[in-house]
Amino acid sequence: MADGATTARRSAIYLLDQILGEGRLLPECLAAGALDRLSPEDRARAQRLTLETLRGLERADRLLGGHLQKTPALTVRNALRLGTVELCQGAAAHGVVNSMVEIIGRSRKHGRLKGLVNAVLRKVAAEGPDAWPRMRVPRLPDWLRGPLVEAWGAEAVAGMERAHFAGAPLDLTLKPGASAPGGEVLPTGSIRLHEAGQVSALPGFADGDWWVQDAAAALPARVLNPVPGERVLDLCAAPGGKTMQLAAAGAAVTALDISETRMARLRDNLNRTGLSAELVVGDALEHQGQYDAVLLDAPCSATGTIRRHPDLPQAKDGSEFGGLIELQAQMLARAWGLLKPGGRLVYCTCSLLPDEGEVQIEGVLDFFADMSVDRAALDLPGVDPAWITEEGGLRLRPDYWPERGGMDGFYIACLRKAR
Ligand SMILES: C[S@@+](CC[C@H](N)C(=O)[O-])C[C@H]1O[C@@H](n2cnc3c(N)ncnc32)[C@H](O)[C@@H]1O
Repeated sequence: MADGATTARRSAIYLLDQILGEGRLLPECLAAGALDRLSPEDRARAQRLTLETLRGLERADRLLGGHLQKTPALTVRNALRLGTVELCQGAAAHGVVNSMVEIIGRSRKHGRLKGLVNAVLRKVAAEGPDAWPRMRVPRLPDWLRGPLVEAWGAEAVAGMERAHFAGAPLDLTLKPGASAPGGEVLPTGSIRLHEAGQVSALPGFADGDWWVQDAAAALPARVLNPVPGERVLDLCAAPGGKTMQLAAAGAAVTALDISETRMARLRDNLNRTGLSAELVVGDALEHQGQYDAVLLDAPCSATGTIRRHPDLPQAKDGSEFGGLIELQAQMLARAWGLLKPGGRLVYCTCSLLPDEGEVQIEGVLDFFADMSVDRAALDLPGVDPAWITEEGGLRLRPDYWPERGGMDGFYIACLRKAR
């Protein structure tokens, strides 16, 4: 029987095949049960190996290119990539090489290539670990790099790529009055843990004292700044990070999302934290009502979350983004109709593309005569005035706070409706 490390590696190769071959995102593969048969330790290990291989893919391919005369089938290539990343990050050579030879050797389709895997990984083990730290920081694929360089410049994008390669620490949002399980208090109030381990084992998890939420993702609800008792609609709510912030501030929250399964996670999160909200499973474009404030965290490219989701730029090619941009514009218009006179709408996306942020707000301001941007709402602790954009939104990027470990890319704007 295979040991735990080999089981985790075999699963990581399967996940890499799905992401790089089928264009599926890691969360989709996990939701479809890809790792369900593994022990919790092997599951965590398989996910970690997959993420690290994706982060180091460009370097692994460069190293392997020198040892391969022709490109082998994707599964063999992914075994070599995974082995290369592990070897270059200091794993014991005999364990990695034997494991990869066993995995490929047992494959009916690729078994004859186990000699190649053995020979190539032995060469990588000899020279890879020295070469690795001298190689350039892996770049985003051209389909995403091009538009980002156009929007933010080459230097900023290089900073983003450094942040993507480094990965993300674990950020927590605390329930008011609760204490943190250690960590660093960030200028915006979130708690950052650099070595977190298993989240559910951290002090305060079971008591619902906090929830996991990137520091950037915690800002939209702070910008909305609800007053206790206000009726607030969280229009794309699941899994509920922002719903919990709004409810913890005392707002009467209606949380709406189209996805039943994601809403089940929101319900679990509310139960764990002892917070409450009215839950609606439905389409934001069809919802009726009148609210004091609306938070619209619209579905988007999620290009701001690549530090934690390095699968995204590898699995996608940008071809779906046009439909999302159109949906965001429709949702913005719909959200405006759900707002009482004098009310405020906070629009946000975890995207690095101006088309999903700055450009949406410029467009909607031209359309509604009773709409204005509330710049004062962005005047929050820890928010650098340099992050505020021309049209009055807040642009957050992974290359910000490099000494602290970065933040997710986000765009946030607060819109006021005339009385
Ligand atoms: C960025 S996520 C929301 C994250 C959430 N606000 C949080 O803080 O945890 C976007 C959400 O929009 C939902 N969604 C997509 N299309 C929708 C629609 N037409 N109506 C309502 N929700 C929708 C998705 O199911 C997804 O949960």
